[in-house]
Amino acid sequence: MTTGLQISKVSKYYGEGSNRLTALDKVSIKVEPGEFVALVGPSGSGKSTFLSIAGALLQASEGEVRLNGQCISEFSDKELSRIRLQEIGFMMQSSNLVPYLNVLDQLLLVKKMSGKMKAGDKAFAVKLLEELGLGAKLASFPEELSGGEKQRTAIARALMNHPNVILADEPTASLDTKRAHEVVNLISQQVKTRRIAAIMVTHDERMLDYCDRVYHMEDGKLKLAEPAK
Ligand SMILES: Nc1ncnc2c1ncn2[C@@H]1O[C@H](COP(=O)(O)OP(=O)(O)OP(=O)(O)O)[C@@H](O)[C@H]1O
Repeated sequence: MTTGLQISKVSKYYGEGSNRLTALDKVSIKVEPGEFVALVGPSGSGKSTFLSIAGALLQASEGEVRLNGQCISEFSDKELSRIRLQEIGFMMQSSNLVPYLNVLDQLLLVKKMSGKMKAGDKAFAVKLLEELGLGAKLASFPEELSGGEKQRTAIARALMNHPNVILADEPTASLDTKRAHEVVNLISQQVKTRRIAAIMVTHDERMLDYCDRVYHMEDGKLKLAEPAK
């Protein structure tokens, strides 16, 4: 069985006829469990469209997306929402925490949304938060956290459902250099220990050292970037 994330010849068109815009042009990529891949490219090159398709938020116009062996390209909306909840961890530019929930409850909410809570869920959430250096912040609310702590809470939340895939859209955008390194280092460690396939969109060149491969997106085409000499 194919595991991780496999995208084959995916194209995405917006609009129709003479207004048709090719946002993605036959994009192929394979990310194995435990691999951390970076995606860079200019504004408007198709990065967000790509992440949305990889994350089952948007359907491709052509091509195939396989996630942990399942071909999700032809799934119904209901099946796609199950895949999003059970298989994928999202991390966004801002941490998108719920303002009125404390740190621990941010993680438990994920479980509540995907069905019912099971024995052990709370202990797992506490363990994750402790691993990410937030053991003393379980009862804190987002407004009481620093930018780095908010992003680390978002990482823990993305790991709560044991995802097979992590998709991170500029997770360091709101952080200073030191915090940015901490956060990406943590994502990288988690990807390796938990054997998750991860893709991170970033504008930040300094974060590329943490990644196994760097891809460049331009005009909807994806290319493997040359390794730095
Ligand atoms: N819903 C949409 N309808 C029509 N065109 C769209 C839509 N979403 C994106 N586009 C167009 O598709 C192209 C790719 O956009 P996309 O947002 O994927 O780029 P990006 O690389 O993520 O850009 P940025 O770095 O600025 O976020 C752009 O030309 C954009 O204008």
